Amino acid sequence: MIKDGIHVRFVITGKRNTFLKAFVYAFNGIVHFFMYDRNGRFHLGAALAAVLGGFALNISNTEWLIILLCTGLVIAFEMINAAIEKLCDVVHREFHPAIKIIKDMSAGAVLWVSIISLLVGTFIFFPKIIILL
Ligand SMILES: Nc1ncnc2c1ncn2[C@@H]1O[C@H](COP(=O)(O)OP(=O)(O)OP(=O)(O)O)[C@@H](O)[C@H]1O
Repeated sequence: MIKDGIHVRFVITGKRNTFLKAFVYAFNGIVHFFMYDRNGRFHLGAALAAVLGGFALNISNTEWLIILLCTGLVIAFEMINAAIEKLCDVVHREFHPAIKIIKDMSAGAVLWVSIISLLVGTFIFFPKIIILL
């Protein structure tokens, strides 16, 4: 593990194990997202809250599958959105109408899955919370 003052990353040396290297690079991306991206930390918190809610409200196996799928989708979309934003900032830092559309659409994709996931979560959790009240 390397800490270069800004980022933490895992390295693997040698020319072999390209599959393992690809896995480590991808793992670095996940670590970077959850450690340094504000939205990444927010979505991780939301996913943990959903999992805790699942345990607390004793949801069924099918409901677990749906909740895990939704939280996984939202986090993956946000990760891709963060990567697209970074790429845009490298390609064109100054204002550009095309960059605006790209960033807005990318953020829109996250908002889209987030709203659907929120609806799904409400359908699953709300009736169980009402029964408890
Ligand atoms: N280079 C640019 N050209 C045109 N519009 C831009 C540009 N950079 C940002 N924008 C506009 O500003 C909005 C916010 O961009 P920004 O990169 O700050 O994303 P953000 O959602 O604030 O990201 P973060 O997750 O870093 O807070 C974009 O959705 C886009 O509409």
